[in-house]
Amino acid sequence: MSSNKKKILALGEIIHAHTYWNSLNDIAEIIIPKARGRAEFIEESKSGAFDGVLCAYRTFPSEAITGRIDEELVSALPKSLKFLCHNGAGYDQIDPEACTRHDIRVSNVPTAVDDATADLNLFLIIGALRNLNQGMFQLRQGNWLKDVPLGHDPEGKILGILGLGGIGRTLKKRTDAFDMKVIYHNRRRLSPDLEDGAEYVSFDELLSRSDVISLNLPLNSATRHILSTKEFSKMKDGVVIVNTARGAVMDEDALVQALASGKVRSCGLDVYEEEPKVHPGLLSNPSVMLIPHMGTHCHETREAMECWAIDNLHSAISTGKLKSPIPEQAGPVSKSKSQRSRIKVAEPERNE
Ligand SMILES: O=CC(=O)O
Repeated sequence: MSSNKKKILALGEIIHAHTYWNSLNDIAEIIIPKARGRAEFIEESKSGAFDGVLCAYRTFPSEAITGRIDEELVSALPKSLKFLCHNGAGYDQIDPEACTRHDIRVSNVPTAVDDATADLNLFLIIGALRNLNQGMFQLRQGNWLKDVPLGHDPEGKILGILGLGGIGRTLKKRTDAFDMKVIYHNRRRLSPDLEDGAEYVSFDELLSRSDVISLNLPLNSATRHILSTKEFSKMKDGVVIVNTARGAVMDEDALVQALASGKVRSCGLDVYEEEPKVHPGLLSNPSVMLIPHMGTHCHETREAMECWAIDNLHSAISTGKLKSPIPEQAGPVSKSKSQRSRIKVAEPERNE
């Protein structure tokens, strides 16, 4: 007997929010692909195995099966697919323009990631300023404080936040407790209530005035390598850089050189250009605090993220609209290729 239930393609697992996920069974049939790699996935889709799916849920690790959600992949998916609900704030594994061309609406998970990521961001700022990596490393080698230089206090330092979105603003609240002076740059200035006392500056001014630069902007074609050799040369000598956004917003080779020259004194990184590979020049540098992409690596946050993505599935099925469409598709969406020129700094994550 044929069912009237909608179909959801599950690209990746639910790990925490099982009860909420199971609530989808009342309204939808869940299809789980058998493929273990991209070629198999495309073949499976072309065989008709996913025909009729209205929505897809996806996780970061599902990239190991599907690869990037790009024109080739989207073209192989059934035309019935109208909604792609990504579980994560950053959606650089998805080509929004390809999805728009194929009339697929994409959602991400803003807000739910803000606290956990800002907490880790703050830890990296303090760790990089205070040379905690050297101290911890030497202690485990049995060398109490050997070659551990004195650090610097955060109090009174200028923190430049590149991308004052949800995570950036949450970070600002935390650093206010450390009496840091916050300046920021976004493509457009925020309203005073969102600025919350942060000073809006140009991109170049942020580079030249900051003692600590925090990268909190999404990765896209406009922000890839937004910090490279030229930008490092405009910074203060001994600047500290922290990145919890995406590795590729910074040119890692240029960063390694800037660390070697002392232009960058230390840095705190949660993200890398070619995860899980880490640049050898970073691995070998004791001034660098390295974390393996743990911004949202917490039970509560991961569950909240899954629930948010499931909210998007529910909303798509019951109302035909997503709760948190990605900014590129938030307004009326034109299917023609975007003509937007390359801009200095893209919009940070939304913070609705
Ligand atoms: O990196 C984590 C996310 O984008 O949610």
